[in-house]
Amino acid sequence: MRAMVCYASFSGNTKEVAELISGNLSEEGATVDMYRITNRNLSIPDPSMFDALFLGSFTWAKGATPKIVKDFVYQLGYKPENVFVFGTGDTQFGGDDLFCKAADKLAKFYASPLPPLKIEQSPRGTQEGKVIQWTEGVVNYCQQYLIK
Ligand SMILES: Cc1cc2nc3c(=O)[nH]c(=O)nc-3n(C[C@H](O)[C@H](O)[C@H](O)COP(=O)(O)O)c2cc1C
Repeated sequence: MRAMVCYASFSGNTKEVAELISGNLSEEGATVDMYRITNRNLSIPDPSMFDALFLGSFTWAKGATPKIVKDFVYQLGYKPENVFVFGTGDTQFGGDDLFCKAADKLAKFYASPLPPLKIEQSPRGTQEGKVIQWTEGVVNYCQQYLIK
Protein backbone atom coordinates (compact mmCIF):
# COMPACT_ATOMS: atom_id res chain seq x y z
CA MET A 1 0.00 0.00 0.00
CA ARG A 2 1.28 3.46 -0.91
CA ALA A 3 0.12 6.20 1.45
CA MET A 4 0.55 9.96 1.51
CA VAL A 5 0.08 11.73 4.84
CA CYS A 6 -0.55 15.48 4.42
CA TYR A 7 -1.10 17.62 7.47
CA ALA A 8 -1.22 21.19 8.72
CA SER A 9 -0.08 21.99 12.23
CA PHE A 10 0.82 25.19 14.07
CA SER A 11 1.59 24.04 17.59
CA GLY A 12 2.45 20.39 16.92
CA ASN A 13 -0.61 18.33 17.90
CA THR A 14 -1.70 17.45 14.38
CA LYS A 15 1.93 16.80 13.45
CA GLU A 16 2.12 14.26 16.29
CA VAL A 17 -0.99 12.50 15.01
CA ALA A 18 0.43 12.50 11.48
CA GLU A 19 3.66 10.94 12.74
CA LEU A 20 1.79 8.26 14.69
CA ILE A 21 -0.34 7.41 11.65
CA SER A 22 2.75 7.29 9.49
CA GLY A 23 4.54 5.00 11.97
CA ASN A 24 1.52 2.71 12.19
CA LEU A 25 1.21 2.55 8.43
CA SER A 26 4.88 1.61 8.10
CA GLU A 27 4.39 -1.13 10.68
CA GLU A 28 1.51 -2.42 8.56
CA GLY A 29 3.92 -2.66 5.63
CA ALA A 30 2.86 0.48 3.78
CA THR A 31 5.17 2.86 1.96
CA VAL A 32 4.57 6.29 3.45
CA ASP A 33 5.35 9.81 2.27
CA MET A 34 4.68 12.82 4.49
CA TYR A 35 3.88 16.36 3.44
CA ARG A 36 3.48 19.34 5.73
CA ILE A 37 0.94 21.90 4.52
CA THR A 38 2.25 25.43 4.98
CA ASN A 39 1.38 28.84 3.62
CA ARG A 40 3.86 28.21 0.82
CA ASN A 41 2.91 24.94 -0.84
CA LEU A 42 5.20 25.14 -3.83
CA SER A 43 4.98 21.57 -5.04
CA ILE A 44 2.09 19.52 -3.73
CA PRO A 45 1.76 15.72 -3.95
CA ASP A 46 -0.21 14.04 -6.71
CA PRO A 47 -2.88 11.89 -4.99
CA SER A 48 -3.17 9.62 -8.03
CA MET A 49 0.27 8.24 -7.14
CA PHE A 50 -1.06 6.81 -3.86
CA ASP A 51 -3.60 4.24 -2.72
CA ALA A 52 -4.67 6.48 0.14
CA LEU A 53 -4.36 10.16 0.95
CA PHE A 54 -4.45 11.00 4.65
CA LEU A 55 -5.35 14.63 5.30
CA GLY A 56 -4.88 16.16 8.74
CA SER A 57 -5.96 19.54 10.06
CA PHE A 58 -6.47 21.35 13.30
CA THR A 59 -9.65 23.41 13.71
CA TRP A 60 -9.55 27.18 13.93
CA ALA A 61 -11.82 29.87 15.34
CA LYS A 62 -15.48 28.81 15.66
CA GLY A 63 -15.00 25.53 13.86
CA ALA A 64 -13.20 26.93 10.84
CA THR A 65 -10.94 25.03 8.51
CA PRO A 66 -7.56 26.84 8.54
CA LYS A 67 -6.84 28.95 5.46
CA ILE A 68 -3.65 27.03 4.65
CA VAL A 69 -5.72 23.84 4.45
CA LYS A 70 -8.37 25.46 2.26
CA ASP A 71 -5.61 26.72 -0.03
CA PHE A 72 -4.17 23.21 -0.20
CA VAL A 73 -7.59 21.79 -1.10
CA TYR A 74 -7.87 24.41 -3.81
CA GLN A 75 -4.41 23.53 -5.13
CA LEU A 76 -5.30 19.83 -5.29
CA GLY A 77 -8.01 20.90 -7.67
CA TYR A 78 -10.13 17.77 -7.65
CA LYS A 79 -11.63 15.29 -5.20
CA PRO A 80 -9.69 12.03 -5.04
CA GLU A 81 -11.86 9.13 -3.90
CA ASN A 82 -9.39 7.80 -1.35
CA VAL A 83 -9.09 10.62 1.21
CA PHE A 84 -9.04 9.76 4.92
CA VAL A 85 -9.24 12.69 7.31
CA PHE A 86 -7.83 13.21 10.78
CA GLY A 87 -7.91 16.25 13.00
CA THR A 88 -7.07 17.67 16.36
CA GLY A 89 -9.12 20.16 18.31
CA ASP A 90 -10.06 21.30 21.76
CA THR A 91 -13.54 21.09 23.26
CA GLN A 92 -12.96 24.24 25.31
CA PHE A 93 -13.46 26.24 22.08
CA GLY A 94 -17.18 25.58 21.59
CA GLY A 95 -17.80 22.14 23.08
CA ASP A 96 -18.79 19.06 21.11
CA ASP A 97 -20.52 21.03 18.34
CA LEU A 98 -17.32 22.70 17.15
CA PHE A 99 -14.87 19.99 18.20
CA CYS A 100 -12.64 19.07 15.22
CA LYS A 101 -15.20 20.66 12.93
CA ALA A 102 -12.58 21.12 10.20
CA ALA A 103 -12.06 17.35 10.09
CA ASP A 104 -15.82 16.83 9.74
CA LYS A 105 -16.03 19.38 6.95
CA LEU A 106 -13.07 17.96 5.04
CA ALA A 107 -14.36 14.39 5.35
CA LYS A 108 -17.72 15.51 4.02
CA PHE A 109 -16.16 17.51 1.19
CA TYR A 110 -14.12 14.52 0.02
CA ALA A 111 -16.93 12.03 0.70
CA SER A 112 -14.41 10.12 2.77
CA PRO A 113 -15.27 6.42 2.97
CA LEU A 114 -14.67 6.32 6.74
CA PRO A 115 -15.45 8.75 9.58
CA PRO A 116 -12.63 11.16 10.45
CA LEU A 117 -10.30 10.57 13.38
CA LYS A 118 -10.72 13.28 16.02
CA ILE A 119 -8.14 13.82 18.73
CA GLU A 120 -8.38 16.21 21.68
CA GLN A 121 -5.10 18.13 21.52
CA SER A 122 -2.07 15.81 21.74
CA PRO A 123 -2.51 12.13 20.85
CA ARG A 124 0.12 11.01 23.34
CA GLY A 125 -1.10 8.82 26.18
CA THR A 126 -4.61 7.44 26.27
CA GLN A 127 -5.60 8.65 22.80
CA GLU A 128 -2.73 6.87 21.06
CA GLY A 129 -4.79 3.67 20.92
CA LYS A 130 -7.50 5.57 19.10
CA VAL A 131 -5.01 6.59 16.40
CA ILE A 132 -3.75 3.02 15.99
CA GLN A 133 -7.28 1.59 15.78
CA TRP A 134 -8.39 4.17 13.23
CA THR A 135 -5.29 3.65 11.08
CA GLU A 136 -5.84 -0.11 11.10
CA GLY A 137 -9.42 0.49 10.01
CA VAL A 138 -8.24 2.56 7.06
CA VAL A 139 -5.65 -0.05 6.06
CA ASN A 140 -8.30 -2.78 6.17
CA TYR A 141 -10.64 -0.67 4.08
CA CYS A 142 -7.95 0.04 1.49
CA GLN A 143 -6.96 -3.60 1.25
CA GLN A 144 -10.58 -4.60 0.79
CA TYR A 145 -11.80 -1.91 -1.58
CA LEU A 146 -9.06 0.29 -3.00
CA ILE A 147 -5.95 -1.71 -3.74
CA LYS A 148 -6.43 -3.79 -6.85
C1 LIG B 1 -7.95 30.75 18.46
C2 LIG B 1 -8.22 29.27 18.52
C3 LIG B 1 -9.45 28.80 18.13
C4 LIG B 1 -9.73 27.42 18.17
N1 LIG B 1 -10.97 26.97 17.78
C5 LIG B 1 -11.25 25.65 17.85
C6 LIG B 1 -12.54 25.15 17.48
O1 LIG B 1 -13.45 25.86 17.06
N2 LIG B 1 -12.75 23.79 17.56
C7 LIG B 1 -11.79 22.94 18.01
O2 LIG B 1 -12.04 21.72 18.07
N3 LIG B 1 -10.56 23.39 18.37
C8 LIG B 1 -10.27 24.71 18.31
N4 LIG B 1 -9.03 25.17 18.68
C9 LIG B 1 -8.03 24.20 19.21
C10 LIG B 1 -7.00 23.71 18.18
O3 LIG B 1 -7.63 23.17 17.04
C11 LIG B 1 -6.15 22.62 18.86
O4 LIG B 1 -5.36 23.20 19.87
C12 LIG B 1 -5.30 21.86 17.86
O5 LIG B 1 -4.83 20.69 18.48
C13 LIG B 1 -4.10 22.67 17.37
O6 LIG B 1 -3.41 21.88 16.42
P1 LIG B 1 -1.86 22.02 16.12
O7 LIG B 1 -1.13 21.83 17.44
O8 LIG B 1 -1.58 20.94 15.17
O9 LIG B 1 -1.64 23.38 15.56
C14 LIG B 1 -8.74 26.53 18.64
C15 LIG B 1 -7.49 27.02 19.02
C16 LIG B 1 -7.23 28.36 18.97
C17 LIG B 1 -5.87 28.86 19.40
